[in-house]
Amino acid sequence: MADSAQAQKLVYLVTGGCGFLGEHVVRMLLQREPRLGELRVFDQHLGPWLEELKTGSCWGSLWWRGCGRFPNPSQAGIPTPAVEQMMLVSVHMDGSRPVRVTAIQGDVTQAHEVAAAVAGAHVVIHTAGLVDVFGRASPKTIHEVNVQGTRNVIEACVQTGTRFLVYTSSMEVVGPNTKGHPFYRGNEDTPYEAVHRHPYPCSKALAEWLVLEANGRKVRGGLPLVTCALRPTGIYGEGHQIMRDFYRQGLRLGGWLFRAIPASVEHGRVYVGNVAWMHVLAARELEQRATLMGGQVYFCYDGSPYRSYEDFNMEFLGPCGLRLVGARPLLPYWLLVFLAALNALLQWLLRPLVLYAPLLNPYTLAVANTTFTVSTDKAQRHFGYEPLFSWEDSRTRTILWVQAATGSAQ
Ligand SMILES: NC(=O)c1ccc[n+]([C@@H]2O[C@H](COP(=O)([O-])OP(=O)(O)OC[C@H]3O[C@@H](n4cnc5c(N)ncnc54)[C@H](O)[C@@H]3O)[C@@H](O)[C@H]2O)c1
Ligand SMILES: C[C@@H](CO)CCC[C@@H](C)[C@H]1CC[C@H]2[C@@H]3[C@H](O)C=C4C[C@@H](O)CC[C@]4(C)[C@H]3CC[C@]12C
Repeated sequence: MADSAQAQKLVYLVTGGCGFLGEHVVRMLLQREPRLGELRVFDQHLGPWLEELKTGSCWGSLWWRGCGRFPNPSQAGIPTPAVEQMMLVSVHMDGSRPVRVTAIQGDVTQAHEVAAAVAGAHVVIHTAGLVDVFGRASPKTIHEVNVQGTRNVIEACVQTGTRFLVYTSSMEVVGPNTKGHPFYRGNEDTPYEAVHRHPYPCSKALAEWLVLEANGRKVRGGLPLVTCALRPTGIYGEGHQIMRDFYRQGLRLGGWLFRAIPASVEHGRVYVGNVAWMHVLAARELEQRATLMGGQVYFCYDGSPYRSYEDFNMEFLGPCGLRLVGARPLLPYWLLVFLAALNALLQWLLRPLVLYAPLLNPYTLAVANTTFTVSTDKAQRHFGYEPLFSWEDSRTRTILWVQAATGSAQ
C-alpha cells in the first residue's frame, strides 16, 4: 500500500482466526505487520487464548465482553451480526503502538454475519474452513462452509468495498488425484491431472476458483478487488492436532508406531509459522503488486525436508520417545486397502448410531501413499517471501509443543 499511507493504520480481518493456522496468522500479524491498526478475528469458536492475550506481556489496556456493537457496521448499511463479540484493546509487541483486536463469533455460511465483519476492513485473510477428510461432517456441510462461506466472503468484499483478499487454499486442489499419479517436487505450473471426488478437495478447488475468478471485480467505490490463493501442503507445528493424536496413539501402543507407508513416498509438509508469514506478506504486498499477484496461486513452502508422512512425523515424535517399527511397511498394501475400505463400510453402517471416523480410510490412505511434494520459488519472486523459520527452528518448536501438549497424556 502506498508510501504516503505509511502512517495509515489498516484494518485486517482473519476468518477462522482461532484455528490451527488462523491463530498463527493472528499472532504473526500482531508481531510483524507494522501498519496493523485493528485486527478482527472471526471464528465460529473463539479460542480461550484470545482472552489470555490480554494478560500476556505484549498486551495490555482493557477488554470487555458482551453483545458489543461492531465498530464500523453502518458504513455500508450492513446490519451488525447477532453474535457474541469480545473486544480487546491491546498494545503492539514493542509497546509503542496500540492495536485494537476484536473477536467476533460468527459463521461464514451466514452472509449477513460475514458482511458485518468485513465492513470497513482493508484486507481479508480467509482461512476459515471445514477440514474434514475423515467423514465427520456431511459433504453438504463441507460444501456450505468451504464454498458458500467463501462466496459470502467475496460478496462481502464487493458490497462493502474491501479490496484485498488472501484465501487459504490447499495442495489438495491439485492432488494427489484419484489415479494416484505422483506430483514430484512440482510447482504452480507443473501439468497435473487434478481429478477429485472427495468432498473436501472438491470444495477447496471450487472455493479457490471462486476467489481467483473474483479478482478484478469492482468493489463498492469502483476499485477492483485483488485476490490470491495460497496452497499449503500438509501443515505442521504448534497446535497440529493430528500430530498430537499420533503421539497419543504411540503412547497407547507402548511407545511404538508401525510403518504403513513406504519411506520412498514423499509427502509435502510446511511449518505453520512460515505459512502464516506467507499470508501476512501476501496480504501486505497485494496492493503494490496487484497486477503481478492478482488472481495468482502460490504453493506454501519452506526448508522442511522431503520425507514420507510417517518419517516426517518421526522428526518430532522420535525426540518425544516414540519409535517407528519397520524399514518397510509391516502390512502388505492390499491389506491396508482392505482395512481402509472396511473402515469406510463400518462408518456407513454405524452412522445412524455413532460417528466412527478413524484416521485410515480410502482417501487418507491414497493421500499418504502418493508422492506429492512441491519445489518452487514463485512466492519469493512475486512478493519477496523467504521462510521466517529455518527447518531446525520449526522442528524444535514443534517438538517442544508436542512435549508440552501431551505432557498430561503420559
Ligand atoms: N491443516 C493443514 O494441513 C492444511 C493444509 C492445507 C490447507 N489448509 C487450509 O487451511 C485453513 C485452516 O485450516 P486448519 O488446519 O487451521 O483448520 P482448523 O480446523 O484448525 O481451523 C479452521 C477454523 O475455521 C473455523 N470455522 C470452521 N467453520 C466455520 C464457520 N462456518 N464459520 C466460521 N469459522 C469456521 C474453525 O472454528 C476453525 O477455527 C483451511 O481453510 C484449510 O482448508 C490446511
Ligand atoms: C495410513 C496411515 C498410516 O500411518 C497414515 C494416515 C495419515 C493421514 C491421516 C494423513 C496423511 C496426509 C494427511 C493430509 C495432508 O497432509 C494434507 C492435507 C491437506 C489439508 O488441506 C487438510 C489436511 C490434509 C488432508 C491432511 C489430513 C491427514 C492426512 C490424510
